Amino acid sequence: MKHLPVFSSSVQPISTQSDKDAIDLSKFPVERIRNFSIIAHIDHGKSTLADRLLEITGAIVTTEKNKQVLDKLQVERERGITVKAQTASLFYTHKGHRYLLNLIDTPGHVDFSYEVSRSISACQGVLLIVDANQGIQAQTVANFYLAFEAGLTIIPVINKIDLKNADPERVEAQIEKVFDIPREECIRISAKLGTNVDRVLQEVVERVPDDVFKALVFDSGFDHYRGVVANVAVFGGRVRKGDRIASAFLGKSYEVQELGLLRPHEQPTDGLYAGQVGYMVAGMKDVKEAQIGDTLYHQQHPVDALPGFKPAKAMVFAGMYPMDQSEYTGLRSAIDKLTLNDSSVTVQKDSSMALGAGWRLGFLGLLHMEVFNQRLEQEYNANVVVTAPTVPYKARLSSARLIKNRRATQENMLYIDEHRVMMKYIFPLNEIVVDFYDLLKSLSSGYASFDYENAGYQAADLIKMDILLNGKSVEELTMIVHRQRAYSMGKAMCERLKGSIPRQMFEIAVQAAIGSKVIARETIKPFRKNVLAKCYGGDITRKLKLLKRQAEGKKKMRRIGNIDVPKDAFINVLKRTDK
Ligand SMILES: Nc1nc2c(ncn2[C@@H]2O[C@H](COP(=O)(O)OP(=O)(O)OP(=O)(O)O)[C@@H](O)[C@H]2O)c(=O)[nH]1
Repeated sequence: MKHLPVFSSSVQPISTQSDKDAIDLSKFPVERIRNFSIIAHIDHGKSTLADRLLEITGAIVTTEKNKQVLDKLQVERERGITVKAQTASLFYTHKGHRYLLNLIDTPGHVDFSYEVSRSISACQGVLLIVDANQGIQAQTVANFYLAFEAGLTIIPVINKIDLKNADPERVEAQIEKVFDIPREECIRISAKLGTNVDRVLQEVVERVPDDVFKALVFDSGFDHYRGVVANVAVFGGRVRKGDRIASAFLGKSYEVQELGLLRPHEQPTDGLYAGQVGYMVAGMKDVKEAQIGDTLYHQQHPVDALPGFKPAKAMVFAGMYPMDQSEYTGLRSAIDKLTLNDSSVTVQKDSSMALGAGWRLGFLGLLHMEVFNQRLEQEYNANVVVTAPTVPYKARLSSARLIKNRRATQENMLYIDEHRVMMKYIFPLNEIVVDFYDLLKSLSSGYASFDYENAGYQAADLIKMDILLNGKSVEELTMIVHRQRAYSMGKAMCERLKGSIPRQMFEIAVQAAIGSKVIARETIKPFRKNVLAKCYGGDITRKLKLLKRQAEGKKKMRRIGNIDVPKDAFINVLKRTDK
């Protein structure tokens, strides 16, 4: 166990209890409640600050193992990013009053801004973290406006002041210029070293206002034993175990069976009070009964529904199919469970000649899609074939008018300071969805950042390009491309496919075609891998083992015609640039 980096004298951590013990709030009389969220551009230090806040309020003890405790999902720890918003309740004493501070950690990547807006609606204030070296970035601006439009108290926090190149004065000037927040309101901290972090808690207590009553469902998940677990923010009054509640959306009523706080693990309590954020189990069998954005109230005291959430709009679509059709039911139940946990994913049944029965799923971005796929594999052991991601189009057939090609058009430009500029463009979504972010990062040596929102449909000169394997069209790789890009993209896709499909016993022609016209071609030479070559005269068990391994390798392939295509090939061919 390490020593805590900072320990505020005003903090009285509650005595250690096992996570599942109920907290008796009468022993820790909370006088006031503050709900706040941490928002920032990716990597500016939200999770690190959240860890420090948990430590100094005694909710966790620092160890190497529990670094970034709010990042619970395996995919979050592996990628070092936050994907789902998480919640923790902190107890804090300030000027003789006991406060309950409900902290909601949020993801920073653009694909997950839906989680940010949900978290924000459960709060009265936000900590807007800005890196003292990088200054204001794209998601700093986007997240600021989410909080600003929701009318929340915004406390700017300049993080990483310990860095050699930190320039807090410059960042404060940016904040004053871009957000119109006086520079004196900024708090300078180092979340890593713990410097000034206790002042952040004091400012939350002093600047974030108290709130009123009603419960908003802002997240929900499914537990095999207890059914639906809804995360709720109580906007007023209180709810206790045994109460009969109703939901505004479906009008159904339920008895509250269990409720409690998230510290960050579930800790049952007798009740949830105005301003608290916690979890609730009320005998709901289907997560659709705990609609995100719904309002819960006491059955005998109906209230006006709270304003819900802007529904998430899927921007990227891909087909998902079981590796083997016998796994269809298992995969369907895995997708169902995962979408219960991430309601921003849309699901429609689909089927394909080559891949059989499956689904067409809609995601907020490519990273969101990869994370969903990775969660299916890691958390549900699913074997999935993912087809090429596409974006939605509106097509007008037999049009008599040729439409002028439209690329990015600049909307406006704002100088944040003498070194930084914020530019707004209208882009075809297809141009930015796959690798634009990576390319932008590498061209600007990591300095440029980007955020996007849907600007609607616009006319463009688009054509359909097919990819053929030995003359057979792979419909999952059929793409709609801009006419001017067709040749270069067709060529690149054929080259990539050639690199992704292992040699087989016969020659394979990989072609890109527009209608009947072939515009690019690569050839994969035949090859026979004799896995037994190494075993000449060897014993039979070793031979069987090698054949079994070869068969398992084949399982990871998808058969198109008589050609085995590895499932990764579908995503690999779409990455247009090398990292
Ligand atoms: N030097 C220094 N590094 C910091 C500080 N705070 C955070 N970092 C580092 O910055 C990196 C990103 O920190 P995180 O806390 O993961 O950032 P985040 O904003 O939560 O990232 P996402 O959850 O992915 O949006 C990590 O390597 C941290 O160790 C700080 O005060 N000083």
